[in-house]
Amino acid sequence: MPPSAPAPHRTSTRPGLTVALHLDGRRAVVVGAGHVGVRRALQLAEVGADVTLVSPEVWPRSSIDELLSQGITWFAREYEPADVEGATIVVAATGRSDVDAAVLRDAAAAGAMANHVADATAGDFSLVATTDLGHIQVSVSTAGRTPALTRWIRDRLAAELSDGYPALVELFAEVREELRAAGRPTRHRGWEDALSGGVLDQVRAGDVEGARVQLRRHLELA
Ligand SMILES: C[C@@]1(CC(=O)O)c2cc3[nH]c(cc4nc(cc5[nH]c(cc(n2)[C@H]1CCC(=O)O)[C@@](C)(CC(=O)O)[C@@H]5CCC(=O)O)C(CC(=O)O)=C4CCC(=O)O)c(CCC(=O)O)c3CC(=O)O
Ligand SMILES: NC(=O)C1=CN([C@@H]2O[C@H](COP(=O)(O)OP(=O)(O)OC[C@H]3O[C@@H](n4cnc5c(N)ncnc54)[C@H](O)[C@@H]3O)[C@@H](O)[C@H]2O)C=CC1
Repeated sequence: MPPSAPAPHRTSTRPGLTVALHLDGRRAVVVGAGHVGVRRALQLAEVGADVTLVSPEVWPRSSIDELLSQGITWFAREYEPADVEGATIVVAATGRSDVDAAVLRDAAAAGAMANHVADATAGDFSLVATTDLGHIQVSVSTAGRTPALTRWIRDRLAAELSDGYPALVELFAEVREELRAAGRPTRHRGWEDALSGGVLDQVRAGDVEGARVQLRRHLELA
């Protein structure tokens, strides 16, 4: 292959391992600031990463204020290989295959994990659709095959789970602490028995105390 046509970084069609990355204070570099690059920069800033955006233009222009207010640094110029130095996470979002391939190659050389927003089979990770319902985080992926369906499935699951499950997480977590404080193992069939026995319906009906009584009984705490 001639040097002017950089080789693709890698090709993987495996679904990949879904994780929750803790990026507080980590350097993240997003290259390209169209609506996808802007979204990635904001997603990374939201989880506490130290985000630098490299792009001659930002689109839409109206997002500049939000980017700056989130502490994101914008370099209004074209990408240079040194931009990825010291990065933990790199995002290639220029829509220009030659530039995106160079960004991925440089990220690999710098030991950073890279995301290619236009190709789920390139780079080290892809984004999943997520929703945060209190302490329940739901992540959906179709491994890049149909983002529109990914988003729709996420919205349906979120609507279903928003009814009762956040309160159930709080209740179960509290009772789990009670088991621990009593020096008891937390592995117990009572969790499933309580769920089959209707604790979700009780919480949905507003009877959290009734659900607590039932759960504690199934776990032999009462
Ligand atoms: C590989 C990946 C990128 C990555 O890994 O970074 C990727 C790639 C591409 N997306 C495209 C299009 C669309 N993407 C969305 C939306 C989202 N896309 C997201 C993830 C991913 N998209 C990764 C795989 C995820 C998976 O497994 O499905 C979500 C879930 C998360 C996020 O990006 O934040 C976010 C929902 C955000 C939310 O609601 O929370 C919509 C719908 C909409 O915007 O309403 C459309 C139009 C409808 C359609 O195409 O289905 C195109 C074609 C572009 C073109 O042709 O111009 C490509 C490239 C290609 O396929 O070639
Ligand atoms: N992941 C997803 O959800 C989606 C991904 N896509 C894909 O994402 C890519 C980007 O889409 P958009 O944001 O709509 O593109 P866009 O064309 O609006 O934005 C690209 C940005 O990259 C910048 N850029 C161009 N050359 C550059 C260089 N050498 N150095 C630094 N920055 C440079 C441009 O100034 C522009 O701001 C496309 O390949 C598209 O197929 C599109 C829609 C959704």
